[in-house]
Amino acid sequence: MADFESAHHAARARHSEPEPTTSFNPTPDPGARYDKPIAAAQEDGLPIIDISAFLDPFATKEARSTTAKAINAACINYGFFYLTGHGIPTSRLDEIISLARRFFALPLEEKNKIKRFDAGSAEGGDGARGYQGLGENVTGGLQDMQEAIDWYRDWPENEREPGDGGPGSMKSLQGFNLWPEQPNELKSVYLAYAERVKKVGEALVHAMGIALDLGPPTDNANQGTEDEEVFVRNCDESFWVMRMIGYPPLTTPHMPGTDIDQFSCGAHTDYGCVTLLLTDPTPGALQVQLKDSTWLNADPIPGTFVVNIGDMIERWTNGLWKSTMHRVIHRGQSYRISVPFFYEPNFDAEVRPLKQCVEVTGGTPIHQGSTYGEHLLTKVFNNFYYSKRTDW
Ligand SMILES: N=C(N)NCCCC[C@H](N)C(=O)O
Ligand SMILES: O=C(O)CCC(=O)C(=O)O
Ligand SMILES: [Fe+2]
Repeated sequence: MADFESAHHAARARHSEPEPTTSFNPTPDPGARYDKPIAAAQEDGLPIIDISAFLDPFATKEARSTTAKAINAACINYGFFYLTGHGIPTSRLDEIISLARRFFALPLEEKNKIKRFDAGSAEGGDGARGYQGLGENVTGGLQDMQEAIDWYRDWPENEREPGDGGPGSMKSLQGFNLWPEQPNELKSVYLAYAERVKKVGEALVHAMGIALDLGPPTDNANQGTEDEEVFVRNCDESFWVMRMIGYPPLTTPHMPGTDIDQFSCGAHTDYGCVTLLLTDPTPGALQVQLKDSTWLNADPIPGTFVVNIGDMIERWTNGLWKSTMHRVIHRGQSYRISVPFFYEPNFDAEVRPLKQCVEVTGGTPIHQGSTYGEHLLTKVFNNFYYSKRTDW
């Protein structure tokens, strides 16, 4: 592929054409809306939610109901909140960040030993898993100034489709995870971490079902209605993603009113249920778009996760809860690390608006429904810069 700078400019030129939009999950339009004032999360009050009542089997109904109400308000107003009470020790979180930092500091040659390859390529990649160098990730047609590794839930070998597939085909994502040799403890620490965070994700979607007041499982009599365990059921084989990201300082950071338009991660929504984001202490990098379209800095609070909901929760709730647009502009001088864990539905989960949510949002479904896997494949295919693509 072309080096980062020239590839970046090619992507930018293409961007002068308007982006296609749909009513559901519109493609972000960099260039518009970005010149609004930016507030700080703490002043504006991104809520802080304690999830411990849903991790403690002996918690009272009242304690859970208080948490559920707070989640409902946060999801209606922001689609974003800070999460405490998750039970993962701060020392464990710090270790996750420092192992990532050590990996990204390695020579490129070492990092490329676990490189991501396109599905159907001669190298036999699955188009998704592995190391992605600077300029390889694309958001809204622009290259993101970041490097990363993605790991996904295992795809059992005996369930892989035969043949070569190709980018966007069902063969995509059906590969195996690639783990770096160095730091040598990274794999075991990250796998143990994934198990812990997954349980927090499970507790969160359980709480969300209760927050929507869908009723207990025995009430599931009328056609099309669902009960409070709908998310738990559809995530019991969660096709989760763990992503480790390194952000060098931007050389020409996005500047409203000029054509300088470099992002660490362009504006996007996440794809599934809930993202549990762990970052280093760098402030002023992650920004969340508010309902009035202004941007809010969601600076890290030590020991907490920044949580946001994804497209599948928006679809299930018929837009009552929004998968909120967010972006990263890292103007500081440090090398920033973040490790999002995406707790998602099962790959084959059928996701369509819940009848109860359609009713409270005016009666019209925002989407006819599809599987989470179909949504994910479309997203992943559009996330990478393909040097051989000629259609852009
Ligand atoms: N699974 C998730 N959310 N991964 C991170 C998404 C980063 C934005 C992506 N390039 C996009 O354009 O969607
Ligand atoms: O690095 C961050 O703060 C956010 C990254 C993000 O939004 C993503 O990878 O989906
Ligand atoms: Fe995101």
